[in-house]
Amino acid sequence: MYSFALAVLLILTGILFWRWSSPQKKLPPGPMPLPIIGSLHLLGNLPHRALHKLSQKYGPIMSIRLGSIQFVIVSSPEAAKLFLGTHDAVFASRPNIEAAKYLSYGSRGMTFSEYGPYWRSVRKFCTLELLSATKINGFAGMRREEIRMMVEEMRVASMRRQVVNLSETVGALIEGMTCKMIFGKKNDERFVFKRVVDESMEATGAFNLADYVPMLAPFDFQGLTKRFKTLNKDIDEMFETLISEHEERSLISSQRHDEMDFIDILLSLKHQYSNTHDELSYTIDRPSMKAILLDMVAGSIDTAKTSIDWILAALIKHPRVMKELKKELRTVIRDKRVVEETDLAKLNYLHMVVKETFRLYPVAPFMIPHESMEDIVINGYSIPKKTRVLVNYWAFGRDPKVWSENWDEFLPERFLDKDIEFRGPDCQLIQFGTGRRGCPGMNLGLLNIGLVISNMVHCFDWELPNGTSPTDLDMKEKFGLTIPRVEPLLAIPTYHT
Ligand code: HEM
Repeated sequence: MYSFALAVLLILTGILFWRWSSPQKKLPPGPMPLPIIGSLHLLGNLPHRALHKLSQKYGPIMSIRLGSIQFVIVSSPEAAKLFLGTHDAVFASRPNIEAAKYLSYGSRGMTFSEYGPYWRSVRKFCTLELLSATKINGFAGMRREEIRMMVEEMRVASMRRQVVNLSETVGALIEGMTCKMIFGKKNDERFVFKRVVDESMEATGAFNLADYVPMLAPFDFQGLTKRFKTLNKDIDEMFETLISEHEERSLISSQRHDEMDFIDILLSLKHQYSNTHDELSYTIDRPSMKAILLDMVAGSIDTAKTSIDWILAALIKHPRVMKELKKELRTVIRDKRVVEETDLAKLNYLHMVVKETFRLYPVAPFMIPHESMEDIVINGYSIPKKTRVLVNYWAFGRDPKVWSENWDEFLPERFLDKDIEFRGPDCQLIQFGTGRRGCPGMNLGLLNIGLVISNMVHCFDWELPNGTSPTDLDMKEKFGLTIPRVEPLLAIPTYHT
């Protein structure tokens, strides 16, 4: 008995001595945390702004403890280059967050799964089979038809001098195009698709205490776990019905590859991969399939509709830029009624408008959190394994060292003759992330955005209701997974005859 107690005492003394004598690890600078809550009290309602302000005091690589979790906040392109470029392999994992546990079938989608063979095979599968250029081009006819119907709806509104809720119209258009691509149909009145998707995005973006103080998770003080479980049930029922219908249909008739929606592809490849690729066989079981479908829905809708809303608002607020874009469209499109996908590559000014909007009004303020997989020293700072990394992309566009003193002006011409691309090596414009976890849907996202904006601008003039001056258009944002404008965008269209 005595010898056991002595052994325990010796071990404890050894641990204490080792901890005391080991050199202090130097974390990046940051605010002093309070007990239990860490620095949560500093975040406020708009954490991207609060963290930007703190980074101006502590630097672009800042350490902050939120609850009991150690974070590093990356706030400049130069710092991002280190984390998402040079040391990307170390930071390519994701933390295990509560929302993913419940909504993403235990992190079985691509977005929230930890770095490793499973994530690699899901990612490879999605980029090759769902999001390849050939597959995306296969839906061009569907997109043309959806755009044509939207233009017709706006033309009728124009004849009636009707005020259009552009945020809603664009939201419905993007939802429609996404549902057709993924499920093969839209407006299925059996499902409350919009409610379920909106609520899932909102619940995932909500501040969840359990993610910061994990020991509080079982108490579910905010009722979020209960909400996640209900939402998961609704989503699961909806996906089950859709998948079963696709399975039944595939038994009756075989489909041409170019007519397949994402569920068809997942089903057809499920068998193919199970038979031929051992590594992939486990990736496309039923729960993984549903998690991948949810990734595609969540990745496509909110991002595109929020981007388009900001771009249209920025154009209406800056009539000079709107005029320049119209001029380009007239020159390139001439007397064609509708802008086609094949025209987009010729619209240089449009590309600069999109870039400038993403710089000043990012759709997503942060990348999805990354997590380090091992201890690492960066710029002399020790960053322990399992540190969460938040890249505050919102701060990048506000760095005068990168964009000069006029960073707060909306000026698409700043990209003229500059080699600044999305995912460029200097990380100035990483609205889609970069490196291993960069967005696999970037080309599809940019295509949808370009198509909607070019047609909205080419076919109509837009005027704010009640004589509101463009300069008075409110550009305040609200915080979530994406940061949409607070107010919906209302405007009156005038059709170009
Ligand atoms: C305007 C449109 C879009 C924007 C701004 C956007 C932005 C982003 C960002 C910032 C990330 C995180 C990068 C990181 O953590 O380093 C991301 C990841 C992701 N996006 Fe997108 N995205 C868009 C469109 C899409 C589309 C259309 C899809 C799919 C159909 C998609 C699917 C995904 C997925 C699955 C991931 C997770 C990748 C991984 O963890 O490996 N996104 N996106």
